[in-house]
Amino acid sequence: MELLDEIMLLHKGGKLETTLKNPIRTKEDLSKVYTPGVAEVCQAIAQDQAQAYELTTKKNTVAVVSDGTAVLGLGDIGPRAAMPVMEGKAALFKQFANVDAVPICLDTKGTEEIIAIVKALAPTFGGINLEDISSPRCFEIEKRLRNELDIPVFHDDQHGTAIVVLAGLLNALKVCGKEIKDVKIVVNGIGAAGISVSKMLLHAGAVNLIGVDREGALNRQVPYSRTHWSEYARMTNPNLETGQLSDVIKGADVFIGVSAPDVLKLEDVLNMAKDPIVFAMANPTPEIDPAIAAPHVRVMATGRSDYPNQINNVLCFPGIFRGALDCEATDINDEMKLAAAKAISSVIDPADLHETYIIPDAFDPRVVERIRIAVAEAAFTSGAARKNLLIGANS
Ligand SMILES: NC(=O)C1=CN([C@@H]2O[C@H](COP(=O)(O)OP(=O)(O)OC[C@H]3O[C@@H](n4cnc5c(N)ncnc54)[C@H](O)[C@@H]3O)[C@@H](O)[C@H]2O)C=CC1
Ligand SMILES: CC(=O)C(=O)O
Ligand SMILES: [Mg+2]
Repeated sequence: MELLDEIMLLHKGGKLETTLKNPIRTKEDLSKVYTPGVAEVCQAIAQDQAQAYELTTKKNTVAVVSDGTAVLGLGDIGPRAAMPVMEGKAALFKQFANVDAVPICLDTKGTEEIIAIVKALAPTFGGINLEDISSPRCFEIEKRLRNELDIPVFHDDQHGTAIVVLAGLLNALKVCGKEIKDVKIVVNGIGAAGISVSKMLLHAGAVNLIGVDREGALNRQVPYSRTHWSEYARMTNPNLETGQLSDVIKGADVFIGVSAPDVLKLEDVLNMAKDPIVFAMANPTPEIDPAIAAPHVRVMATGRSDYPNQINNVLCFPGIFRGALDCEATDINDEMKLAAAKAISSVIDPADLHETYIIPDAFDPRVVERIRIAVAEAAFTSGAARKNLLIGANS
């Protein structure tokens, strides 16, 4: 009860406020920051739109946009109830990467309406972080906004999660002496996070990867009404395995859960291959209680802050936007995502790799800095940067 009281108190009045870079103390100050002085600045931007990056908060500000439909693992709890998570994301942007972020919760689930609203908001921001928008609408919303806007649009639950999973898995496999091309991977929960995680692991060399959702293993021989599942089934499950999680988990080297609480049983873990790796990432309650699973697995990770090996997109989104904003990127593309994953795993010296240290801590200052540099470089070489961060020149 005491902890609950403390948490409620921390949220009283929200977690954010606006502060000023320069104090406004006198009439003279007022005439500079506001009318008439500000008019000169407006005119400069009206004549050269690129000046918005120099003369407004655009350069350092990201919108965190949600419709409240897939909030953590809590489901469709609506825009008001989603706000504490979005304020939290904004707080983490500031804390870890000095990015200013504005939480925006929309009272609509309409794909077209969300696209139109975000497009209308875009001039204010240097980037858009989409958060906790349920699948499959999140795919269309992100795709359209990426195509139609000239600033980065990044669905954190898809790509932030995938980047951190890849970083953690590469290190966990090293600990176990296994290679990604040889292992059997089961991904449970084929929604926003599960699809993006799977695509990234396939891209990194995974072959025997099987996706499982409520109805069991996804298999290309089954016709799905959800087109994103048909596409997914074509890319995965090369041996056409069938059945529920408890069937396909047999002999698996890796379990990745981005689904729901307590769906992985101890018996399932005991049926996995030697030296199993379990990433139980559903929030706030993982797919299996780490206290139950940890004694029986080689590497145990969750999405939570209160256990070792936190596989959570907080390791990615502050740094990837820091890099993208610093080079005034037009997009966050695949090259930048892969660079971010490699940057995160590189923070851990191979000599320090250990079962309970496969992923750096969110508070490790090297994380954001390494991602920033790697992402800005990848943006420049792939043509997504307006500025070359390393020499400060226009591209
Ligand atoms: N640790 C991390 O960094 C992250 C964790 N997550 C967690 O992953 C979960 C899913 O998030 P999203 O992909 O954004 O949601 P989503 O709503 O897009 O997808 C969830 C998927 O899980 C499936 N599912 C639900 N119950 C299931 C069960 N018992 N067995 C198999 N599949 C089941 C749903 O049918 C759906 O396809 C949430 O718990 C979320 O907190 C998501 C993003 C990041
Ligand atoms: C961590 C996160 O973004 C989620 O659970 O939705
Ligand atoms: Mg999320």
